[in-house]
Amino acid sequence: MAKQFKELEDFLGTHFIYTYDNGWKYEWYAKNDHTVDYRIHGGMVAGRWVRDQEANIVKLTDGVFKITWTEPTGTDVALDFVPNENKLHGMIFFPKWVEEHPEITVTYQNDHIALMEESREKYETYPKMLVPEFATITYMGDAGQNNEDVISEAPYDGMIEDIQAGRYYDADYRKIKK
Ligand SMILES: C=Cc1ccc(O)cc1
Repeated sequence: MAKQFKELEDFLGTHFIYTYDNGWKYEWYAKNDHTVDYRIHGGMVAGRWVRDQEANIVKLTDGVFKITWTEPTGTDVALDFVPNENKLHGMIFFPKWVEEHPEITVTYQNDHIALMEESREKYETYPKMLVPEFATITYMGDAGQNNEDVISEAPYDGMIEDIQAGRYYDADYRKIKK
């Protein structure tokens, strides 16, 4: 039987892959009670990946978790996970500049924080581009908290398939070296 989520402790340390109804594909990891990592495989900013993003993470009710954060780009995100039903709702609030220059954000953001902060001042913020979408969770992995191997390299074509087929992490959820 699939894992049942109830408390925040059940949720923290979980690694998810999901597809939004608009086709955008994301990979996201609840690293600990105030930190998230993610990788974007499809959509407007496919190729972007981020580690150690500070976030607010709460349990709303049994098995329902809300995560919110604001990024160095000025993008705000609110995710509501219902993992027992393999679904979530995401709301992304992109500043106008990310919609106009997505390529600036398609990188390993941690190495380019100053560029993100400069860009959010240099370009327009408004009107924001709002993306409210449900998503279907296609993969859940019990990675444990603070596992630096979960999101540790750029997304590549076939990565989702490697993860889902069990070719990417070993039994201890460490990345299998290629
Ligand atoms: C902009 C980041 C972001 C990360 C995960 C997600 O599901 C939506 C947006």
